[in-house]
Amino acid sequence: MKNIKLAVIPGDGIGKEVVPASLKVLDTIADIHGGMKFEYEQFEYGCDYYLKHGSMMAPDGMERLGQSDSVFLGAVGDASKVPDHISLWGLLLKIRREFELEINVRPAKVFSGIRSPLVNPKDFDIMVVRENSEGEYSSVGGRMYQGDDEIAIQNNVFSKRATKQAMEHAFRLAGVRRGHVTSATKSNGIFHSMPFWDEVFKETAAGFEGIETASRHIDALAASFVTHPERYDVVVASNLFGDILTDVGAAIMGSIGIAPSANLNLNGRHPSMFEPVHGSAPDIVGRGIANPIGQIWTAKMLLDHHGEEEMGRLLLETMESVTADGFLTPDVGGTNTMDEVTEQIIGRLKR
Ligand SMILES: NC(=O)c1ccc[n+]([C@@H]2O[C@H](COP(=O)([O-])OP(=O)(O)OC[C@H]3O[C@@H](n4cnc5c(N)ncnc54)[C@H](O)[C@@H]3O)[C@@H](O)[C@H]2O)c1
Ligand SMILES: O=C(O)C[C@@H](O)C(=O)O
Ligand SMILES: [K+]
Ligand SMILES: [Mn+2]
Repeated sequence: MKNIKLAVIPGDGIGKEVVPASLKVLDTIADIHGGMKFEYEQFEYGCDYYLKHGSMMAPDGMERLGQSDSVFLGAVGDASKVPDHISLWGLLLKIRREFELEINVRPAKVFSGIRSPLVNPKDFDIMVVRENSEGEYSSVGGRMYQGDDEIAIQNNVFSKRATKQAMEHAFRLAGVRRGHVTSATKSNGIFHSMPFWDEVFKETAAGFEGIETASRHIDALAASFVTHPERYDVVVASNLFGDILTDVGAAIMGSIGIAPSANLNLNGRHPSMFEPVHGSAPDIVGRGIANPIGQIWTAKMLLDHHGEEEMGRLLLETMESVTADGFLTPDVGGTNTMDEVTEQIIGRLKR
């Protein structure tokens, strides 16, 4: 029996709704497989934990999460309780940093039965590789002076190692997809880091024969995701550019509620982490209408990561058959609840 130990962090808001729903789906997958079992350890880390304990996770939190095979996370953040930069840096970004989850892979594709807001979405299928450890998300900087004289300095950090690593990952992915990598740059306006980014991209490309490349400024690229998403195969982007681009990717799919992501550890020293692109959605929390597809598609990426591609494929196909038959939550124009969509997925998996 293959046993996969998952550290489960529902987190805040709708994370506490879509994560339990997804665990039921994972259990169904395990039953169908017959030779695989998921073992869950639940962690109540999040903003409520912060209000009680003064920190987003326990002092031994990282050590305990580190004993799992993968982390399965919902969403972090409730600004009514804890400022967003405190909650994110205390949990989500802390895990990304300390577990060296330096790559964040986020697909965006036409999803059966979910209407894209684009008039003509063609058949786009994009994989964004987001550098996940540095770039614009750096803790280097500070604030000084007060009142009208106050200044804030935020330094971007781009290392050749992490930049190249993200790009190499993108090229490897393109090699098993449609053979094209687009680099998201902004070397017209960002004077130091983006010309550096372009140089590393050229250097990396030289090591991958047969892969076509393009370089686009992030502003034009974001617009082009809306006008011509079918042009892109793999896109590699810095931390912030990748963050924004993947919300655009989610939007053109039809909802941020369906976009998944995999935060990958490449050196084998720590577990990887799987979480949807969306946040805690405080505006719809508690109403039972959160779209579970983002979290369940995230579970598909987790299955792939653990070598269960066949189960992963089955799960994605099943999700798409459910949405194609019109079982949709309100964010994608339907009237179904989260439970109804989840039950459809589980019921069809069992068949
Ligand atoms: N990775 C993460 O954990 C993560 C990601 C983004 C935002 N956040 C945090 O979440 C909080 C809210 O952030 P935000 O409002 O900018 O982004 P959000 O993704 O939570 O919500 C944006 C919009 O999308 C909708 N939405 C999101 N997920 C949905 C789903 N599954 N089904 C249906 N609709 C869904 C919301 O209702 C909202 O209208 C903040 O505290 C923020 O810091 C966390
Ligand atoms: O990385 C972030 O800024 C948090 C969230 O917006 C995300 O996309 O995971
Ligand atoms: K999330
Ligand atoms: Mn984001």
